Amino acid sequence: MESVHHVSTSSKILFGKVRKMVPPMLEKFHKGQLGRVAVIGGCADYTGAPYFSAIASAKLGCDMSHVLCERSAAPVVKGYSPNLMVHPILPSTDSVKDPKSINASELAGPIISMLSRLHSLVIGPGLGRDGVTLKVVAEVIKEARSRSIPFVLDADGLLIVTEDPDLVKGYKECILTPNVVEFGRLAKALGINVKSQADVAGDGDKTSKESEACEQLSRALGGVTILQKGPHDVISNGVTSIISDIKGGLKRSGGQGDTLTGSLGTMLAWRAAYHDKLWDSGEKDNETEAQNKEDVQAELESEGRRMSSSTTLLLAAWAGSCITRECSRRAFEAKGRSMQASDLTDEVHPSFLRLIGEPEGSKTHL
Ligand SMILES: NC(=O)C1=CN([C@@H]2O[C@H](COP(=O)(O)OP(=O)(O)OC[C@H]3O[C@@H](n4cnc5c(N)ncnc54)[C@H](O)[C@@H]3O)[C@@H](O)[C@H]2O)[C@@H](O)CC1
Ligand SMILES: Nc1ncnc2c1ncn2[C@@H]1O[C@H](COP(=O)(O)OP(=O)(O)OP(=O)(O)O)[C@@H](O)[C@H]1O
Ligand SMILES: [Mg+2]
Repeated sequence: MESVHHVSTSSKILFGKVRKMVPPMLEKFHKGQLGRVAVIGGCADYTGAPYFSAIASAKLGCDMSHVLCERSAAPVVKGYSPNLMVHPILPSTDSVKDPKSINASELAGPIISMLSRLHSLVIGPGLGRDGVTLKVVAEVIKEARSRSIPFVLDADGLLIVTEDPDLVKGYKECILTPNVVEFGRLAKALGINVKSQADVAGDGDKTSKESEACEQLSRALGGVTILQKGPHDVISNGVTSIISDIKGGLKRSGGQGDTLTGSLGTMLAWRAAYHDKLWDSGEKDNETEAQNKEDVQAELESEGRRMSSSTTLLLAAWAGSCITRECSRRAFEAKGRSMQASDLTDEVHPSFLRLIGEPEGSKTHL
């Protein structure tokens, strides 16, 4: 039995639609137009996660990749790559005078003042759990939402939502990327019952059963898009779901989720450029917003009609997942059990070319 919510469009058609959302390489574009992405994360404990995320956004093809991190993490992240712009503006208990009486919105000021220059945010990689930091980031989330800036929430960023789901409830411009453990925490906070492996293995469609909880969680959050990572990734906005099941690698080293969030950051920036009509996609205008699976599927399968924002959000999430899994497959093929997160970084561009390819009109040679 096929789930009533799952899009059944073939991967080939979906990749063709993703390509429509990718800005072509044109001489007329100036620096920044192909995407300004910022990762908010990086603390004394974790410097790899924000680096892997930001470098993935850069390697996928955004023009500018920023990391907004805690003071002590900044020189380390800068040392990994001169390509990233690293700003030590994320406050923590160590950097404020009196951690017990802070003005979080004031402390968030330097980050908030950067928002108008950014197309998308990735909030959470290596953020840590410092109380001051999490309060400040909650203020940034509120402000980004009020300005309709799209963002990805991952890792410790999801903890903020677990504690205060209203921060994102009903926001249609974000993607949550929980792993199994993070999904369980979110589900518990919102009173969703997650099926055990034994329940899932019983009669009926396994994929539908597995994705049921993702759909329920998305509905409990008012239609927020969730990308539930696992043996296959389930993407749902509560009404429509897409499964990403292209082959990944077999090594589960830490940090692969960071390639995912960085890729999503760039996909969200490109999606914004697509909706802003930065280039002529050659498609006819479409004034209606897809409301359900049938509408989404019709937009995905129609030739020459622009996609609406709910369709492009699902598609951007699906594309980020497919690129990451392909990176992991290729890196695993090359490195076997020695594979590390940094091996995925080198595979981002080859994976993009293999799965999506340059859009029509792109000038890749001079
Ligand atoms: N190189 C780095 O700097 C890295 C930093 N990371 C950061 O580390 C922090 C904590 O992230 P964690 O993911 O460890 O979160 P948690 O601290 O919540 O730990 C989750 C735990 O669950 C376990 N787990 C994962 N998948 C599971 C599954 N399918 N079934 C059962 N157990 C499972 C993991 O081994 C891990 O110990 C975050 O800030 C994150 O961004 C990670 O992204 C890994 C790489
Ligand atoms: N069992 C699996 N089989 C195939 N791919 C998987 C499996 N589990 C996770 N993945 C893939 O690995 C990537 C990262 O997912 P994972 O569950 O490891 O996230 P994470 O724990 O948040 O990672 P990180 O260590 O970066 O925090 C995703 O693209 C996901 O599709
Ligand atoms: Mg993670």
